Amino acid sequence: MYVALEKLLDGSQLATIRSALASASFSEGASTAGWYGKSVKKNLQAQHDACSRIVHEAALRHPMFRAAAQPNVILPPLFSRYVPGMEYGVHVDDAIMGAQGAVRADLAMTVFLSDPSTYDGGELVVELHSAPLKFKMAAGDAILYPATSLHRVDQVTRGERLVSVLWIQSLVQEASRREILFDLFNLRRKLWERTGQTKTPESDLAARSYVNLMRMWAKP
Ligand SMILES: O=C(O)CCC(=O)C(=O)O
Ligand SMILES: [Fe+2]
Repeated sequence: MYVALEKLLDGSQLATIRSALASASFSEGASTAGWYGKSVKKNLQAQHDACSRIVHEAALRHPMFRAAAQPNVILPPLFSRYVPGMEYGVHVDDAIMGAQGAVRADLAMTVFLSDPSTYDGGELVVELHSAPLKFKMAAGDAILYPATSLHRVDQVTRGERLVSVLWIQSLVQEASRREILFDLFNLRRKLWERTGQTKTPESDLAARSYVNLMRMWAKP
């Protein structure tokens, strides 16, 4: 499931992050990659606690993020910069991450921080068996995607691509189950939008199915 999250960050959060990162120290992304990623990772990466907190809190406040990811653990968001010539070749993200190596990466998220008109190239490309999926979104928007996929970042040929990347361990490990829960969440929302009532016999039944499937499938 690929879920686009519009306006995860607002204009003032973007401005704060961009100005803080302008003076942050970035190092070679390859230095944090394992042997597998090293050969294809050609970008710059930074950790920045204050900016990380802004992204983390914004994600948790976004109802679609919560419903689609069912987050259990969110790893501290990192920041990547790509200038002309930089790219990240095809790879799959590690299964287990985190300082203590105790977090299972079920989902990955890219939060776009640069206005797409300011750089060329730099699409996040997910390799599918059919046609590849390409994402280059407005600044502040994010794409949530399965960490299980083979994906890459196309070479940047002009300007600067700044993104925040983060990984999530979900309460619901299995993607197909997360998708059913996400559908039920959206069904409940649409029922509510249609009727303007939070409680109807239909919404009670939808709520019961959602909550009881969570009870069955969630592993806190
Ligand atoms: O920059 C992106 O959109 C994704 C980068 C990526 O695949 C990674 O950091 O593992
Ligand atoms: Fe990746």
